[in-house]
Amino acid sequence: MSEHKASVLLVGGGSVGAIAALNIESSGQAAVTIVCRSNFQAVLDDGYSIESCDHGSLRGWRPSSVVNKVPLVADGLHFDYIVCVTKNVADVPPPVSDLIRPAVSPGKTVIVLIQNGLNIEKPLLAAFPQNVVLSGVSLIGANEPEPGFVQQDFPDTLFVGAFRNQSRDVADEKAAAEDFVKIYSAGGKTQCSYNADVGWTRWRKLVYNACLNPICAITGLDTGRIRLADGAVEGLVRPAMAEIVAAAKACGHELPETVDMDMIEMDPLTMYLPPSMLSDVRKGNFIEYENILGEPLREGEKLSVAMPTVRVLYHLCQAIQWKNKELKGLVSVPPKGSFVAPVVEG
Ligand SMILES: NC(=O)C1=CN([C@@H]2O[C@H](COP(=O)(O)OP(=O)(O)OC[C@H]3O[C@@H](n4cnc5c(N)ncnc54)[C@H](OP(=O)(O)O)[C@@H]3O)[C@@H](O)[C@H]2O)C=CC1
Ligand SMILES: CC(C)(CO)C(=O)C(=O)O
Repeated sequence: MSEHKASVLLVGGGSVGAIAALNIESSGQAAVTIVCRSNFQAVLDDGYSIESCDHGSLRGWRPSSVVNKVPLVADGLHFDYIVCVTKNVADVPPPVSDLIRPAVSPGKTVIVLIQNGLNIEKPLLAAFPQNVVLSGVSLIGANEPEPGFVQQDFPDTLFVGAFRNQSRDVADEKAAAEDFVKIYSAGGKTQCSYNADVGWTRWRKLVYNACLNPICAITGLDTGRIRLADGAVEGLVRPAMAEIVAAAKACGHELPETVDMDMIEMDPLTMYLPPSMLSDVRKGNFIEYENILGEPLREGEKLSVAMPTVRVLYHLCQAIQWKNKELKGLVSVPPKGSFVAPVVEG
């Protein structure tokens, strides 16, 4: 008799999602249905091509099932886990909660958010108050330069813990997180560990994401070049990082004194890693600036932390997003007026 496999719906088969699906399937303990969008046909026809520092070169790799729509759970269909690995773009519909709603079994499905940013759990806990919602903080340098072609340059390190849901037992939440860690780690190609202090871990990662992501996205420079560029680290990156560290402290999360340099030097300079927000700008995608910059800024300023650099980065990202919204028809501008002075006869 075959062993029971956990059923996993992975929503967002882009770069991090493809590697996550690979880790989960490699366990032999779970079957993944992956939801793809722009790369659906490429992945369906040819599978993923993966060049990975953890997994090596793979051609034509597919998880158990590839679909282009979140399935409706009915007639006995049920997912043990829904792993959300879309970009979490809070100011562009649909919200993640609406996207996954058809597949959520209330009180049963464990929802895992492998996404950057702060307060991303709030809409999920509001929409699914009976479900366990897990945090996945990922350190992985992954990109998808062409549909279905995924490059991973930085080893996948995933920290998983529960976002506190007042209507659930703490022990159940911890057990769900530990079960997911077991599945994700079982293939032996990645580092995935249980993380009790989800808030601390998210703020620590924001020291990178709220600073390097927007600065690289705005300047068009990857994390290697930003370190080489005149004045960028001392004039922009470190002041922004100091503000995030101060906001984290005000929110009760004391980060190590070396956290700024730890984050700046995390990926080797010559990896020339484009943070995910820079990749999005290059592809003309929307950026996750509300969860990555807006939320830490609002939390910090609410507690009277001065965050002038982060505020400027936030508004520059807001303008970049607006430009993209106009290009994609989400906002419209009044027609151009006529400013030519009328010809006066005689
Ligand atoms: N890349 C990295 O190295 C890291 C990324 N992260 C975080 O991980 C998360 C995922 O990032 P990443 O993998 O880089 O992102 P990608 O853009 O590579 O992948 C996201 C995928 O989700 C799909 N998607 C988005 N919205 C929907 C939707 N409504 N329905 C179906 N599919 C959808 C996208 O499709 P489409 O192509 O059509 O847009 C795309 O395939 C983000 O929160 C990011 O910040 C964290 C650590 C590192
Ligand atoms: C830190 C990094 C670069 C990858 O781990 C990331 O989180 C991102 O690209 O958004």
